[in-house]
Amino acid sequence: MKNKVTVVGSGNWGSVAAKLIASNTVRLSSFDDEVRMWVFEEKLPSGEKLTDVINRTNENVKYLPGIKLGKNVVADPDVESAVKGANMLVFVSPHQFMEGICKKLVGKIGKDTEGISLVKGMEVKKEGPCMISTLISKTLGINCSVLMGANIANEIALEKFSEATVGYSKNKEAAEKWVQLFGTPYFIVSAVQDVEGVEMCGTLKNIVAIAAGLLHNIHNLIVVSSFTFYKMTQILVGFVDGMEMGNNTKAAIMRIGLKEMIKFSKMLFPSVKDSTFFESCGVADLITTCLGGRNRKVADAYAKNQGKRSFDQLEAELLNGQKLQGVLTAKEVYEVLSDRGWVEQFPLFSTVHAISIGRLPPSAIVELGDSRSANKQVGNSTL
Ligand SMILES: NC(=O)C1=CN([C@@H]2O[C@H](COP(=O)(O)OP(=O)(O)OC[C@H]3O[C@@H](n4cnc5c(N)ncnc54)[C@H](O)[C@@H]3O)[C@@H](O)[C@H]2O)C=CC1
Ligand SMILES: O=C(CO)COP(=O)(O)O
Repeated sequence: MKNKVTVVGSGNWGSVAAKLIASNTVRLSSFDDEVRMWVFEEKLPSGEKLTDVINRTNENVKYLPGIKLGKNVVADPDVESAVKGANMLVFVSPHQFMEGICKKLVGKIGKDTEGISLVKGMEVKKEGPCMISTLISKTLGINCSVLMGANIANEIALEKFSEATVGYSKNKEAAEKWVQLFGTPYFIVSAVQDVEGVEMCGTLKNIVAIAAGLLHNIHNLIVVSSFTFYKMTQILVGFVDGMEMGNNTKAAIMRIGLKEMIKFSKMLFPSVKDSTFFESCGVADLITTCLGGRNRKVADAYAKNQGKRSFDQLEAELLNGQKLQGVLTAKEVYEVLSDRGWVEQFPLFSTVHAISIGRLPPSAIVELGDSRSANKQVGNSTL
């Protein structure tokens, strides 16, 4: 029997994932050509339903305009009917919606179904943190791998060379099937046996990207203020110096962030491997998201506004329905840190959370070097 794939989600990355998969299911005889894609239905300004437009034009005009998905991608607004008959489920929704989606699918999934999560995020429950792959496997009773990496969706949509990492726990055969389903000459996928490590990387780098975005504008502000105080020649020197300092500082934030990512991952899951941080899901995803992701973009706007417009407002204004993951993840991670008495060991994560809720100004991100001040400001509060 042929493998049948459904993509649960249809945002920016969800649509690109469907395109990648659809290009392979028509090519590989072990897969049914048709790829169903569950769409959270919405009305477009034209009055038409998004699913109707996707099925008529073969394009997700809202979340991935200008890119053909493949004629074998079929949009379905009903999640139960979308997964019917599928034995391979690809979950790719903003993490805050995953619990609701899973609940709708209880009892609708065959026992031998394999899942993979492309979702970067975690849930925090009374019992403690729960990774999204665990939420899926526990709620639906299926094995669930993960796929994470340096994967800005719009670049992969344009078929620019990228890499990704599949993380699996026991089922190597399933991981190989996912590698086959996603891999193309421009999208190179490898598998590692470290599902928690891969998923923690994808989740935590979004917090560091918020820090990097804030920083970007702090340097712009430094450069602009030099303008008012110095003569022309001095401005030029100040500009070059400012840029130089900006790169060093951004690199410092990435380094501090990576250390916190490794430490936090290992404190939660001692089995996480060091080598995972050197895969695409680790340092490469950290770099690309800090340089070009949506978390970085919105944090940049937040710093420019000096915190006068909230992250929620800026997300709505700048992302046209796409969702940020970093702000919510910073809050969720902060809950874990606070619950376990770890706040002072994670000044970057804690400071990003404090800034994102308006308790600290954006400039606090460059005061991380003064760990006493960062700890004092975040450690005593009831954030
Ligand atoms: N976009 C990117 O470049 C990448 C995203 N990711 C991750 O993939 C996951 C999904 O992100 P994207 O596909 O980019 O989504 P997105 O942020 O572009 O789109 C938001 C999606 O959420 C849906 N939605 C809105 N309200 C909803 C509700 N109440 N219930 C269920 N769905 C609702 C929208 O219809 C839309 O499909 C996230 O965890 C993200 O971090 C991972 C790699 C790259
Ligand atoms: O995960 C991503 C790239 O790998 C996308 O990051 P953003 O959500 O910040 O755009």
